[in-house]
Amino acid sequence: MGEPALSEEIGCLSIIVLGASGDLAKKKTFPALFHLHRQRFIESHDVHIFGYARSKMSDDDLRNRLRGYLTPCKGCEETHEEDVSKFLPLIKYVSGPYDADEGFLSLDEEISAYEMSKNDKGGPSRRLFYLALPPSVYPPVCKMIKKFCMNKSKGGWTRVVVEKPFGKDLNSSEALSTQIGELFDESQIYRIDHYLGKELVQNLLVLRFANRLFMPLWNHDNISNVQIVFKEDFGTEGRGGYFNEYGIIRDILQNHLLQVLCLVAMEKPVSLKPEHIRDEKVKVLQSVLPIKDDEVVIGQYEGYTDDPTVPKDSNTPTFATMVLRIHNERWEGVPFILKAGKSMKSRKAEIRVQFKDVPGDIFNLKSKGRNEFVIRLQPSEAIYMKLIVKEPGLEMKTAQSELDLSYRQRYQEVAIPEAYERLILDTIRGDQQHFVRRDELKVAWEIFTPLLHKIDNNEVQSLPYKRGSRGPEQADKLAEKVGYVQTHGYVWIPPTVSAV
Ligand SMILES: NC(=O)C1=CN([C@@H]2O[C@H](COP(=O)(O)OP(=O)(O)OC[C@H]3O[C@@H](n4cnc5c(N)ncnc54)[C@H](OP(=O)(O)O)[C@@H]3O)[C@@H](O)[C@H]2O)C=CC1
Ligand SMILES: O=C1O[C@H](COP(=O)(O)O)[C@@H](O)[C@H](O)[C@H]1O
Repeated sequence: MGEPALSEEIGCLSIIVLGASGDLAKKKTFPALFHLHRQRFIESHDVHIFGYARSKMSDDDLRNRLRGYLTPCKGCEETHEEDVSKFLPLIKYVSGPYDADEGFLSLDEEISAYEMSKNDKGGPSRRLFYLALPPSVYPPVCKMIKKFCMNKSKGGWTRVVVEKPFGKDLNSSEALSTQIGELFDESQIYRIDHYLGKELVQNLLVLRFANRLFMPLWNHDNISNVQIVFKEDFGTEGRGGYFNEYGIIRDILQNHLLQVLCLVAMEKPVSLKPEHIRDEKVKVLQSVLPIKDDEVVIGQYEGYTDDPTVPKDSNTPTFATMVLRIHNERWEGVPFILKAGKSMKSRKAEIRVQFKDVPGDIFNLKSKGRNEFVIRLQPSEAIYMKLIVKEPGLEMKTAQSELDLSYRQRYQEVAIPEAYERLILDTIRGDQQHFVRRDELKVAWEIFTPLLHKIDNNEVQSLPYKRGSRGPEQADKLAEKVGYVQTHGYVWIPPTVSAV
């Protein structure tokens, strides 16, 4: 049975991290829980955290393993040791297999014992299962949760958080969704995409729909092209086995960059209700045309196959640029250039909206570059607008400059929350706005599956590129071919942070 949206935050809360011995759990899930606890979004008197995995460990072994990953946030250095010492005792570890009754029976016993200690009068209990596990074990784990570990109290709930990748293509994803969907109602399933928890991704709705300024401009009359870019300046070190099975399109484009595209391109939702927002995302995805073969460039950095877990003849892309075209009234003719790469020259993620040239140009602006609206998701969050101004002085000369909202400067006192922190809090509050709905996931796979199958069958070849480069040069040529105009000679002078 499902549950009403935005259910009440009452009753003792058990957070169960399955795959507690793994990388994601120690780097992201437990640190996010730590920060939520430190800020008292979850409190010692009504929360308990259970780690579950196959590895044999004591409670203290797990706590000691996590300790080094619990880092202080800006301004919390002084109380950090105390914060850690209050958080770690909340964690208990249970060891067991993912596909057999005994482990989940003892997990349920532990959770129930904790609930009894809190709820002797039979109050509601909340159980949040976070699957920090490879998707291959989602079906058996979900079956075990359903069989042994569901909330047994009146008025409480059971929710399940699942990580990407949700499948490898349309069929496998649908099969996975069906298996999980037979066990849990959609309102109990939280498909996490951590890009939806990033501060500036969450800002997109506000920027677009709370500013009159953008409304008349946000369409094909004014916008020439949109780039959504993800780059990392390191390779797949240590994750070659996983990565080689998936590649950059499944790892980054099909989920993170496509979710960003939805928020950039969708129409205004009827309201901020999660279902209204997700309805609009589905609509814009349904308007994406099939990807053309000549609008894709894939690459693989040199040395990728030196990893012993990667086959020497691997065609798996570590880089991809492709053009998505949205066939609707707003976006007809505007290329959305999605680009992602590992082992690149720099690390950044940004959205770059490039405007068309000024009609009837009296300033010879072509040489100066176009207006661009840039939302830099990371690092150093910023929103800036590149525009042409008169260069100060006696001459009537034009120059590129910018309206600059750098978060580091504008919000000096604010610690920007980690994406996982925000999203886990949403799961506790029952807010599915920033989670991927099943129909959304299905269309996302429909867009990429034909191309992915061609790459898997070696019908599209990955081009080699040097580590620490911009990726294959064909990618820049593709962006240029579809209309992106690079600005040359623009130098940004960072504002100095001065006391008023
Ligand atoms: N608030 C702030 O922090 C602000 C910062 N700045 C900074 O000023 C600098 C310049 O800003 P900006 O112009 O926006 O950004 P960039 O200098 O990063 O580059 C502008 C664009 O040019 C592309 N590009 C770079 N080299 C090539 C190439 N060889 N061929 C084709 N395309 C290329 C980039 O694409 P790709 O992403 O693919 O490399 C990007 O889309 C940046 O360092 C920026 O961070 C500017 C304003 C405000
Ligand atoms: O999901 C993933 O994201 C990370 C990048 O996340 P970010 O928040 O640091 O930008 C990426 O390294 C990884 O390959 C991918 O699986």
